[in-house]
Amino acid sequence: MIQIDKISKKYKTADVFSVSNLDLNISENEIFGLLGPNGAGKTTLISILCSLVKPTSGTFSINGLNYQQNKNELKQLIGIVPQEYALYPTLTAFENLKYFGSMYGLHGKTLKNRINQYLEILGLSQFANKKIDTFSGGMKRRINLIASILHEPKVLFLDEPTVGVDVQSKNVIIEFLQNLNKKGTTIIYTSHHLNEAETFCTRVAIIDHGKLITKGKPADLISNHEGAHNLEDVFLRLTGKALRDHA
Ligand SMILES: Nc1ncnc2c1ncn2[C@@H]1O[C@H](COP(=O)(O)OP(=O)(O)OP(=O)(O)O)[C@@H](O)[C@H]1O
Repeated sequence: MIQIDKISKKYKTADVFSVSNLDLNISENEIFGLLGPNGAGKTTLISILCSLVKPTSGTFSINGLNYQQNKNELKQLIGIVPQEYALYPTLTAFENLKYFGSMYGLHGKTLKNRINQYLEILGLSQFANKKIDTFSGGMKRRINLIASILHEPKVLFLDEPTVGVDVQSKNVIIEFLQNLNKKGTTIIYTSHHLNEAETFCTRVAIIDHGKLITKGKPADLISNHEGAHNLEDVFLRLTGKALRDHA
């Protein structure tokens, strides 16, 4: 489904590579977790796969479509839930979603029905006509999520979709994503919530300093590391306990 072939990225202003010679294959219908400490290169890798950032070298394809030769087809195939809210604060939830849906060529009844359907599933119907700047963090995250899937993409990329939300919102988001996956959407997501990733993901990759450290099913990674009780134990063992502060 997704074939990543020796992808590297060095930003113009950076001294080191943010992603380095990374190979990865993700199969159709997986829920794949990209894990790693702050600055590991997760957002950079996702941004490359969404064609928002150009790799310095290497190549990738999604569903057999090469990123250089099939830009427009790829755009329709994927959905992106960015880390930052990409919403207009002074527009209502419905107006925001109408705008994002129209960017993917949706309009009229189809668009209206899809917006209402997803607002309902994510528990936001009664807030459809309220302005986004009155919404809590968890509500904004859910609107952000709807905005990215109105065109019903085959592949959905999410950058920390459950950061800063309460447990209730988190559960609704995870359950929603599991249902999307059951209906055939391949999911690639980044997270620092290792407990969440352990149960949510079919496979994970741990990356650090732009390099792939390991990959596999959470249960296999845990059983392959003697004394590890959970994914966090594996993660700390492979990436160390040192803080990753930089300015
Ligand atoms: N636009 C940019 N210009 C220069 N350097 C960048 C840029 N974006 C990211 N970097 C650097 O690339 C490295 C990887 O950053 P990235 O945001 O991909 O990591 P991450 O794993 O997503 O981190 P976090 O968990 O903190 O979101 C970091 O050292 C970061 O400072």
